[in-house]
Parts: sequence; C-alpha cells; structure tokens
Amino acid sequence: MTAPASASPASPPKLEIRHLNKSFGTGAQQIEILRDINLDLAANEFVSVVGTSGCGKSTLLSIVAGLETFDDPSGGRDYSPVRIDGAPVFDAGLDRGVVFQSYTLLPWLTAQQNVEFALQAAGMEAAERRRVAEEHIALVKLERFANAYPSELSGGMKQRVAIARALSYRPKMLLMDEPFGALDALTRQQMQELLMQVWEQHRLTVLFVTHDVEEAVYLSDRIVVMGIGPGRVRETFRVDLPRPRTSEIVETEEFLALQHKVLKAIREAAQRLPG
Ligand SMILES: Nc1ncnc2c1ncn2[C@@H]1O[C@H](COP(=O)(O)OP(=O)(O)OP(=O)(O)O)[C@@H](O)[C@H]1O
Repeated sequence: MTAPASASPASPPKLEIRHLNKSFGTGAQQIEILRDINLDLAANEFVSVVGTSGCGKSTLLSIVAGLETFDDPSGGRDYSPVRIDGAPVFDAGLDRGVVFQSYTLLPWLTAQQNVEFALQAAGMEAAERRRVAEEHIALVKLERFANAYPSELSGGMKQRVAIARALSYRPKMLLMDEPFGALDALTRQQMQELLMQVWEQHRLTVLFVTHDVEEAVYLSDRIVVMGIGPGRVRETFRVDLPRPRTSEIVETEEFLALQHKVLKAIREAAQRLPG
C-alpha cells in the first residue's frame, strides 16, 4: 500500500486522493491507466504533477475535476477516491475551477460576458455578476479588452479570461492542465508571473499539470513525479525556494539543482518496470 504524497501533517487536506485506480475499456480491451494514486493537497498549496507523456496526468486531473470516471470497487455505491474538504467528489462542480490548454471560451460572448456566463450558472444575479466579472477581468489585467470577443484576443489573453472565469465563482481549488502549453516562451513566462501574483493574493489550492519542469519548480510548493505503465506516483519533491519568486530565481543554483533532480526522477520513473 502506497503512503499518500502528503502535504503537511498538521493541516487537514483540502484535496484527498486515496487508492485511486483508473482503467479504460473493458474485457480484453481493458487498459490500466492509473494505479493506487494517493495524494493530499493542503489548503493554499500549489502542487504540480509531472511525468512522461501518457502516464495519466490529464486523466488524474479530469477525475479530480469530476469530468472523468474512476474505477469503483464498490460497484456503484457511494464511493469516491477523491474528497474535497472531506466531501466525496462524483461530478464536476463550482467548488473546482478548471483551466485547460485549449481555450474553452464561448466564441459568441465577449471576455466580460464569458466570465458573467459562468457566474450566471453559479446563480448570481445580474448586477452582482457584472461587478464580480469586472473585478476578475481587472485581476488578470484585461480591462481594456473586456468587450473583445475571443477571436480578437491572443492566446495569452484568452487564457487570462479562462483564469478570470475559473476564479470568479470563488472555487475551493483551481485545476490546471497545461494551461500555458500552447503559448510562446515570453507569453508563457508572463502568464506564470501573473498566476503567481493571483495565487499569492488569493492563496488558492492549485493542482497543476505540466510537461515543463522549470515551470513546475518556479510555481510549486511540491512536485509530484508520476511514472508510467500504469501511472503511479513515484516521487515527491518539496520546493523550498523563497516566495515571492521572480524570474531571476530560475538561474540560481538551488533552482537548477532541483530542476535537475526532478528531470532525473521523471526519466527514472519512465523507465521503471510496472509493479
Ligand atoms: N478516453 C480514453 N480512452 C482510452 N484511453 C485513453 C482515454 N483517455 C486517455 N487514454 C489513455 O490514457 C493514457 C494516459 O493519458 P493522459 O492524457 O492522462 O496522459 P498524460 O500524462 O496527460 O499525457 P500527455 O503528457 O501526453 O498529455 C494514455 O495512454 C491515453 O492514450
């Protein structure tokens, strides 16, 4: 039995994943994707998940988001391997804000309206919706583009709207799957800095999937390395670099040493035999 990749033993976990298993397909076609994933995130913790392509990072995040099913040994009873604040997760919900790599904005609505639309789904009345959407558009520094449509926005701007939208209904957690993966290097760096500022202001609990080890070290409190065949948590690294972090930190010896260790762990986890 694998011990959970634990946050801080003192604080109750915001997110608790226990013995999570996931297979796709049935019978002879069945493929085991995730095996016995155990992971805790403390409140306000920023945790990144890294690992070789196909190890199940996105599947894990989708299960936490309630967008993908898990293997249920109870045969459909009230069982969930995922808990938020102790409550079992079965479906998608407004307690989790989700940001994907692909831009998921509604093209017929402006930036402001995209945020308002989410708030309408959350049951907020019109004047309050407008105020909260404006506040979050300002948070991601897009005031001048509030009335622009997605087709008029750059990739980075669209992701800023997606982040504003995900934060606007005050979720307990932010789940991000390669949110900056499609952006050029400079925009990506700007978005990382923006996310850090927002995170430091709001102190959200974040589960972040990335291929980019430098990004993981720069942003995270902890980094979880997954291995493949099937996907499992292989190693966890605490990032003890001081905050607030600036872009210069990536050139420090401590940063580079940790980046090197994580890369080595990913390589080793990708080569380990199942079991
Ligand atoms: N709906 C599905 N049906 C069958 N297999 C699937 C499905 N979704 C994902 N898989 C498989 O599950 C495995 C894990 O996929 P997943 O996208 O979670 O990995 P990942 O670590 O996020 O990969 P990447 O880093 O390349 O994005 C892959 O082998 C993939 O082909």
